[in-house]
Amino acid sequence: MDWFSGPSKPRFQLPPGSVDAHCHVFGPGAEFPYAPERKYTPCDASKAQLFALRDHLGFARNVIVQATCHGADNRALVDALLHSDGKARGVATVRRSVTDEELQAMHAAGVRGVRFNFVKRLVDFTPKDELMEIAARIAPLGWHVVIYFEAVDLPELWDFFTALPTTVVVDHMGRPDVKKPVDGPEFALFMKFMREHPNVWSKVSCPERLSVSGPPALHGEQAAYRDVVPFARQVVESFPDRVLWGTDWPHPNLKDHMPDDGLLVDFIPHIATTAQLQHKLLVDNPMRLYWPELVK
Ligand SMILES: O=C(O)c1cc(C(=O)O)oc(=O)c1
Repeated sequence: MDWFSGPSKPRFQLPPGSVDAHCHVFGPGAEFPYAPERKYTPCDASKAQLFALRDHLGFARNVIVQATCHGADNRALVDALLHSDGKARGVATVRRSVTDEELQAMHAAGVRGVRFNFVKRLVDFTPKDELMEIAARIAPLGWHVVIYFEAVDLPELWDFFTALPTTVVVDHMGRPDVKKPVDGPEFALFMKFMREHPNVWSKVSCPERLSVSGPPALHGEQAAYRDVVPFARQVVESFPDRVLWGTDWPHPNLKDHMPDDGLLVDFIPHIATTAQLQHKLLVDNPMRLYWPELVK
């Protein structure tokens, strides 16, 4: 599906300096070809379109995350960072064959993390010793590791995740099954993961992916994805200094509907209910992680 064109202006006023801490660029394919090993071919979504969305929604900065359709070819990501006027930082995907010079060049462009993906529909398996080797190499750069996995796989991945030597950022709350109770054992394990490991952060993003009963962020809906709210709210309120939020634009692999990104922004005050929580989620936390040199 193509992303939603002509998103509404959010009613929720983002605090000045807000960061969209999870979004992607796709191609354009003619300039930056998609990876041969990809599991899906997206619509093109260029850096110029991303920066226009940033300005339209009222964000100051972006964190651009390498999407699996580009594999470990980070050229589209790096190109976007270099053209962002310092307003974007990035999370790359690398193989163990990456050289120190390549890591340094990515650092200079604004990369601050690597992404390890465990979602089977998106990537082929990478051995954990290879990932641990990569983590050990990026740690001295001050980078962190972003992990993407499904809630049912957390028990099996626990030992690997808790051995990572860096800050660890979980994509989309570890994809909870929101049909299950928020106080049930599956989400309790995720909460325990964060509680017992102060180096673990979470993106409280992607309600449009996690929601089963909606309603979708379309047609002016101001209370979208109500079934996701208790999960995200619990994470924000329990770990206010370790949460991030992002649009996930241009929303790869959605099958049901494409959200209006303006209405997705209007979802934020349902999960971060005070001005203080909103400021931490949207400004303080992402700045500390991605632009520490600007934080006094
Ligand atoms: O759930 C997904 O399909 C998805 C895919 C990707 C990617 O392909 O990188 O990134 C995301 O954040 C989410």
